[in-house]
Amino acid sequence: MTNEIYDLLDGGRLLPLVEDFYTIQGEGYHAGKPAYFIRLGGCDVGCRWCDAKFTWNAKLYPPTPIRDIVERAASLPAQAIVITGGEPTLYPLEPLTASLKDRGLEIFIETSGTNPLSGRIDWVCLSPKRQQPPLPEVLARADELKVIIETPDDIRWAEENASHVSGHCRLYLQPEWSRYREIVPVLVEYAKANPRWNISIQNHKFMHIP
Ligand SMILES: C[S@@+](CC[C@H](N)C(=O)[O-])C[C@H]1O[C@@H](n2cnc3c(N)ncnc32)[C@H](O)[C@@H]1O
Ligand SMILES: Nc1nc2[nH]cc(C(=O)O)c2c(=O)[nH]1
Ligand code: SF4
Ligand SMILES: [Mg+2]
Repeated sequence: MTNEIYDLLDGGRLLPLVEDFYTIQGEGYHAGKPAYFIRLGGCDVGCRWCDAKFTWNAKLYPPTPIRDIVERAASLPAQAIVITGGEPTLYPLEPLTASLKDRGLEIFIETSGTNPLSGRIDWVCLSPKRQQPPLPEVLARADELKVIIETPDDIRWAEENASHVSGHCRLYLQPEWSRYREIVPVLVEYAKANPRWNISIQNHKFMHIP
């Protein structure tokens, strides 16, 4: 992220918008709920298996006025908004979230927790990554911990994070998409033996929707 792009953001009134679309939340606690997705460009983590690599270079995406995004979202029957990326915590989210709350919308965020949270967020889905661990303050705020499991060893990383979240935080193990077949049986056995963990499947990929 270059300074020029930060300057262009005007305190969060402009954001590098990759795409926005109305779909069904596919993952985690709110899976199955219609939601308007706002996907921001730029990521400070860089996961090998990321299914949104096209977002990484924020410079490819135009600084977009948040009022345009909010107008589009509010013109639809959506009641919930998912702010994702890329890594949406790279940006000041006060203006966007305040404007969405003014329209009575519920706001969820998908984050790896590498930067402090900003703005008015009703539900925090934290998906921690080993190569850049989450901030303690985001672990404490998480409503949902959703750990991506690529190999059985990643379950230890999931447990390590679970030991730092609050008592109300829901716990999910989500198979890395390309390893689905091998990992699902491992997760089923683990969740049956450790029932505070639930399994999250990327439902939208089976439904062939965004
Ligand atoms: C693309 S990320 C964007 C938000 C944020 N950077 C994060 O990682 O939480 C959205 C969600 O997709 C998950 N994800 C990305 N690639 C995946 C894959 N190949 N298989 C399963 N989940 C994946 C991430 O862990 C995260 O929970
Ligand atoms: N339908 C749908 N649900 C999702 N939940 C989290 C997603 C994301 O990429 O952040 C996502 C996504 O890309 N599509
Ligand atoms: S942190 Fe999220 S957006 Fe960034 S590379 Fe990892 S999965 Fe992709
Ligand atoms: Mg996705």
